[in-house]
Amino acid sequence: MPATEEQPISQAGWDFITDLGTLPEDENIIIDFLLQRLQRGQIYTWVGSLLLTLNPNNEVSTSHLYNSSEFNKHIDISHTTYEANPHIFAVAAKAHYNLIKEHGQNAQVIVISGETGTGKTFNACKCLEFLSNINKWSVQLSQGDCAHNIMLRITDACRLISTFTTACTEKNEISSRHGQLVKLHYKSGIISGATINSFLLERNRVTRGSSNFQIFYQMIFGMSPTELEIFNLSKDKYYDILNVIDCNKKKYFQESFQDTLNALDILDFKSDQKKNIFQVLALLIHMGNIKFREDGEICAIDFSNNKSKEALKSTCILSSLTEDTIMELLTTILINPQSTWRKHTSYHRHLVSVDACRNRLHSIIRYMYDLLFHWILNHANKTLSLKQQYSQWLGILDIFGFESFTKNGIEQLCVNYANEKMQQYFIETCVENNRNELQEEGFIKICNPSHTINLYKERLNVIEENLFLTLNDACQSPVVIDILTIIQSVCKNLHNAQKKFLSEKEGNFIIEHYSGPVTYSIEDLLSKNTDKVPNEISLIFSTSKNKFLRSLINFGEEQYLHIVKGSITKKTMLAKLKYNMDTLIKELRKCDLHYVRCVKPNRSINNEWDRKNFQKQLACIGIFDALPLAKCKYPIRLRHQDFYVRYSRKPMEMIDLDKCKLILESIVSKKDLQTQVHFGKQLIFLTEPIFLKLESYRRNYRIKYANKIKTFWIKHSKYNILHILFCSFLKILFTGRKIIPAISKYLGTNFSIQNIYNINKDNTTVKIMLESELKTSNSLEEAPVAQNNKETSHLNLVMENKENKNKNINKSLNETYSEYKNENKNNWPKMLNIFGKVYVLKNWPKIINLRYQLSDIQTKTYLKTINSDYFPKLEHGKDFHMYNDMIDDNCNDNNNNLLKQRLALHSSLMNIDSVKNINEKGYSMYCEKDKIVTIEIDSCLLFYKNRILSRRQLAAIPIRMHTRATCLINSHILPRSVLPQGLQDCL
Ligand SMILES: Nc1ncnc2c1ncn2[C@@H]1O[C@H](COP(=O)(O)OP(=O)(O)OP(=O)(O)O)[C@@H](O)[C@H]1O
Repeated sequence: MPATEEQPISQAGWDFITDLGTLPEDENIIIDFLLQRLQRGQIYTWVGSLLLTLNPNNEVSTSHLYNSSEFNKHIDISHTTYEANPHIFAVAAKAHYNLIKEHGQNAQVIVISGETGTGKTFNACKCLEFLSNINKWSVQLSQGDCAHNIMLRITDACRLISTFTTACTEKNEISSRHGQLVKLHYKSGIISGATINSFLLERNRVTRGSSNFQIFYQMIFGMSPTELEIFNLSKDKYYDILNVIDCNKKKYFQESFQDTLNALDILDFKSDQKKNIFQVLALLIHMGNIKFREDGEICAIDFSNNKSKEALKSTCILSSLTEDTIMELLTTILINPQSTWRKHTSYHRHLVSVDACRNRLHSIIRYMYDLLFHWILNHANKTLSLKQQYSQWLGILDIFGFESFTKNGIEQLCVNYANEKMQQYFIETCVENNRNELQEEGFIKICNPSHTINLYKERLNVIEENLFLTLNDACQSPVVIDILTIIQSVCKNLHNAQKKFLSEKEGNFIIEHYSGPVTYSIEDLLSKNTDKVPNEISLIFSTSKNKFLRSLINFGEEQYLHIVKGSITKKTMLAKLKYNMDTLIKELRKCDLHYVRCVKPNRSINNEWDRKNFQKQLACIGIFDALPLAKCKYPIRLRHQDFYVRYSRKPMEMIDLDKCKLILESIVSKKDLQTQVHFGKQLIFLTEPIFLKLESYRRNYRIKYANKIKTFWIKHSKYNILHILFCSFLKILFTGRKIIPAISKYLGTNFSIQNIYNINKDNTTVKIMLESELKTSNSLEEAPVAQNNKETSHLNLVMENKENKNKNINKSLNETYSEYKNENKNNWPKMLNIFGKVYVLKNWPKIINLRYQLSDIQTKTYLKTINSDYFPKLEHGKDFHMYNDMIDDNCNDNNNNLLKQRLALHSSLMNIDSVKNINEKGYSMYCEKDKIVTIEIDSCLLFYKNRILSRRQLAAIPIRMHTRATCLINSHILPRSVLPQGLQDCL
């Protein structure tokens, strides 16, 4: 290694360095450092927050890197002793942590990129494995099986999809020939399903005559001769689309075929569906063997060739179509000047060249394969997503790598364009925006605007606006155009500054990509770009007796081809590619991205490391661009306001930097504050350990208050039972009924007084107090609403723990009743109303009388959610009847006046826009749009949404602990002083 005087770090010291940002910005030093790490088996290195991975290329063993002890190191990154060593697990753990803790966006995506064969798919699988394990770890035992099942399905779906999309190429034996975004759906912090998006499948590979997709070889080697015979296939025959089969891989294909069959089973493919899939694959294999010959002025299927004759026969059997129909489909074009459906105006024109017929055959094969793949993907996605709602997702994006072979066609152009687009996005968002942010915050010196991003933009502009547009126009042209002339004219019309990106040489064109020049052949460029699928396919296959083929064609028309039918009708392969990439980038803009860049150091012929190639790979994936930014040691950045909202205990107020500093000072030591925190103009910069410390503080704080709320709830639930007892008792006093039947009626037939005392283990008694008493009573400390309540009437009900339950209850109730009875003689219903008003309606909204007209379903949902634990037999319309009687039947109030009064109070409380359409007649309403139940309870307005019951104001922010089934629903009755920040905001 070229050691220099100025080199600040000795090689020995390198052992402890895990981030390239710590090294001097010298490309040679960086290469040496990385190669030494590789030889020590350290294939992962940080470049700031970006992970650089080296493909070990069989130089070192890496199995120890993915064992359970390594998994355990990353399982809980919130742990204060956690050290983020560079590892693919660390990236997955961070994305998972951000998602679960709602730090950042609701969608986190791990973007894995690099050249072909550098290890993208390998690392994507490791991410999935890690997330699967962490999921298993985090679910409760009861849910464990279910969580395990879904992960098993996701892994199997990925395996199944990979057999249809991977093929052997010059550089990688199992190269992915499509881009894949696996979206793991999270619900309450647990994976509840997934969807897999596939884009840009290299469907030309099916008819290239080179190595085909794995599924074909798995089928030939994996099926027994008898099974193959069902599809007229044989291991010993030669099939054009499969080219020469590499028999050395026989065992590998046999084993992976079993995995594929298992995956199909796990994903709920029925046996006839599995048979249909293989039948279509066999059909494509046979179709590939059909040959053509010129016959006078027209072209026809070559019957003199036995292979071709046999292939046609098998095609007819497998597709359930006649020979004539197949011949018509392959050798003629349906000319229809008016409409496809008006048969009398259409006629068939014979194709005149063998090439034209072959192209037509190949486009049908490619189309059918594409359809089959998307049908399988669609089925798998249906099984994986289980129609569950989800609000968060974590994605793993594995996009096929940059390619440059000796001969490159439109397939490589597509792959390289996709990489070019992703790279531009990376440079724009990760490098440039980052740099600007750091400059604005005075972190790094303001330098001249970087030209890198402009170079990327300019190059993409040339590719999209000049090359692609011209090629697309040429494909639509009715006259035959010479492709070379087109390319030459495109190159000629470029501005001087653009000429370096696209040039023509010896009948080929060269694009100067971000990772170097690639020469593309113009052979078949237009025909492949047109990729015209004959319109007649649908017409002809819809007459087939094979039900699956018919449904496959329908599927294509209904779902998969909707884009083609829509705004980009008749568009070409390149147009569709651009559309797909634009859509993907648009989606990524809404997500937080975690970048993983893969490289593969190779050895040259003399067994030395190929440093030049390695340096080129590092440059191409933007490592050298990201290096200066990696020197900023604060990966976490929060806007002042966001910081305050997340970590402050107090409600929102005017926020300034000093308030944030105060929070930090109360949690972080002075030394850490100086070395690990930087206060910028708009942002607060934190190191990862400090961020995790803050998070851990926040979590403990929330847990503490969640527990307080739970304790409070448990206590008061008992109080509630006593209230029922109290109401029943009053009713009995005035109606002369016996207590037990009344309570039984109220709570359901199996409920006895014994149950009440069983629940009431703390010997809670009920007492009625005057307001004056109430103010001085210590026992009310835990019933804060009563204290704070402005509308509290002169009576209130409180709870006390006393030794002797039975007598006390009766005594206190009797005493109070007689006291009031004497005073109010004939006016007891009013008094009762006051009791009810104060106690039931203010503090315990769960007891709602029928005047609050919830519809059947709303009431049931409401009751079910709120009361099911306590009133298992409660039914709408029946159980509240008694209370309704007490107010309605006996109340002397003028109902209209009462109504008016209530509405007046009600409107004074109406400050929520989304609940404007309150039902004037009733006292509750359901807002369909926002899914909110509004309940007017006397002068109090309650909102019920997402299992949160809140008062006066809607729950403004989602609070995790508040939405869990085990959490308190009625936490609006806690005093503000003991509520955590989130709940304060909510109530
Ligand atoms: N960390 C690693 N440990 C062991 N083997 C690895 C590692 N990374 C990659 N490989 C091996 O390198 C080979 C190529 O990897 P992979 O197929 O993941 O590349 P890729 O970048 O996805 O290529 P393509 O873009 O062509 O799909 C595989 O055989 C894989 O097993």
